[in-house]
Amino acid sequence: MNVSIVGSGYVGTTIAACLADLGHEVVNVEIDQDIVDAINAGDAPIHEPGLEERIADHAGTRLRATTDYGEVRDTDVTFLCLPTPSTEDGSLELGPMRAGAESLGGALATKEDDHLVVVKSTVLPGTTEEVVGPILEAESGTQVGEGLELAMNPEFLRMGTAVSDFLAPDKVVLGTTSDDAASTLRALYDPILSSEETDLVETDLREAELIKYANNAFLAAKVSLVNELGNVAKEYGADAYEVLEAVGLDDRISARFMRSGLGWGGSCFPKDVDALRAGAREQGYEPDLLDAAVAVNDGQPRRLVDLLADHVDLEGARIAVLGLSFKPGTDDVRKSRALDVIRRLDERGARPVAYDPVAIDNVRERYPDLPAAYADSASEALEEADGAVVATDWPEFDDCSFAGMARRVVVDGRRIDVDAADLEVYEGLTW
Ligand SMILES: NC(=O)C1=CN([C@@H]2O[C@H](COP(=O)(O)OP(=O)(O)OC[C@H]3O[C@@H](n4cnc5c(N)ncnc54)[C@H](O)[C@@H]3O)[C@@H](O)[C@H]2O)C=CC1
Ligand SMILES: O=C(O)[C@H]1O[C@H](OP(=O)(O)OP(=O)(O)OC[C@H]2O[C@@H](n3ccc(=O)[nH]c3=O)[C@H](O)[C@@H]2O)[C@H](O)[C@@H](O)[C@@H]1O
Repeated sequence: MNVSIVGSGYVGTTIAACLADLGHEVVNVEIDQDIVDAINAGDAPIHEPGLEERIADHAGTRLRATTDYGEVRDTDVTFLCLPTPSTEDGSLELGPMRAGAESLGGALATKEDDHLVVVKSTVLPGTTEEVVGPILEAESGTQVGEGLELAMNPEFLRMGTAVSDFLAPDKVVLGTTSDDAASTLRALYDPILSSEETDLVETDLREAELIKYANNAFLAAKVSLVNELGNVAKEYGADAYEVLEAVGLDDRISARFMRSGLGWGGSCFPKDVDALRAGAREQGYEPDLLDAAVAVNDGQPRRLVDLLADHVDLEGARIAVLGLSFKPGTDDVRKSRALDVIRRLDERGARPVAYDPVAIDNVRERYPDLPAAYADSASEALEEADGAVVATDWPEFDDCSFAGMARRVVVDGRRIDVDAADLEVYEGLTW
């Protein structure tokens, strides 16, 4: 099938390379010339395991990129993989979606054959039908159902495992309003759907849109519940990891997403939970449980710093912060809990010295005013430190030597595998 993908960030680039791998002809339409050049040169514009090889294999044959929206006319289906960030108050910002839909609609105005537009971005219920559809109709001069079809197909991939998550998902959700759109998407995904491990969910647009938010809200709230239980466990002097490992044996609950600690960050959970809360309020519903999930999450960095302050006088103290990315395996630092820990340490007079194997450049670029110094290695950050906190569970921290610290006090927000025998103090946030 001939496929165009508008927006070539984490999602757009990953699915373009994977769909090319499945045998489709794919073109990425992207406004950033550097990304276009990278893909056409066979290079991955983002770091994801398995992506580089796939782009190198298919660039110039089944995969190419362009800034020219006109190229969508040579394709049968277009996926919109545009950003859906939050506004200041947490609600959904649809500017990039509107702009992309306008350009796409304009390009489709001179296409003679039918076209299917699929919203892949995470958008609140009603957006595909009430925002994207009318813009496409106005710009293309074609009505939905009369040569223009609309679908919504949310994406559940995770950063760091994006390629394998896309190619072997638990489920594919197809929100459609016509049999034609549904059968086109089933054919496109056929190699993925033929796996017994992957369920197919066929539904309407609104349900597809909400399934994505419900999925992320459930996972974020699960981690917040795990963190609250972890905080209670700590107060009782119990080990939350032992407790929750047992709880996870109940298959109604599941053992996954049971790691308590510093909480959730990243470009997705915070923005999607905020958009759903804002959307619910707009509909007249108070999302108390989601509010509480955010409050628990926001409290964890403070608890970590309080715990450290029980053992170290923070005023003037050099504190090593191990990890800056929002989770291991990525250089993404958006809404990383580590940033909050650093700001709180600074507010309490400490001197944070941070180390991360891949994310320091990103922090410097995005948060130039973050009150931290940076080290080139964990041992450099730990040298002469009066205390250390673990903010990201990078595997290399398991082998850290704390010998060079002025005081060997470590507070762990992620339960890494530390040899605590040589430490003066080792405290887990929830154990
Ligand atoms: N990053 C992730 O792990 C996941 C993200 N999502 C959702 O997918 C959507 C896209 O997310 P990401 O790929 O992470 O965003 P991103 O920010 O990495 O990529 C978006 C791309 O769109 C391009 N762009 C912006 N306006 C454009 C326009 N008018 N025309 C063409 N290109 C344009 C940008 O230059 C950028 O390269 C969001 O709704 C997000 O919530 C869903 C599942 C996973
Ligand atoms: O909508 C999205 O963009 C994506 O958001 C998340 O993926 P991602 O943000 O890449 O990362 P996760 O692995 O889900 O981790 C999110 C945060 O939760 C934290 N977490 C996760 C699991 C856990 O047990 N404990 C915990 O604190 C992680 O440290 C991290 O900060 C979802 O897992 C994906 O399914 C979804 O597609």
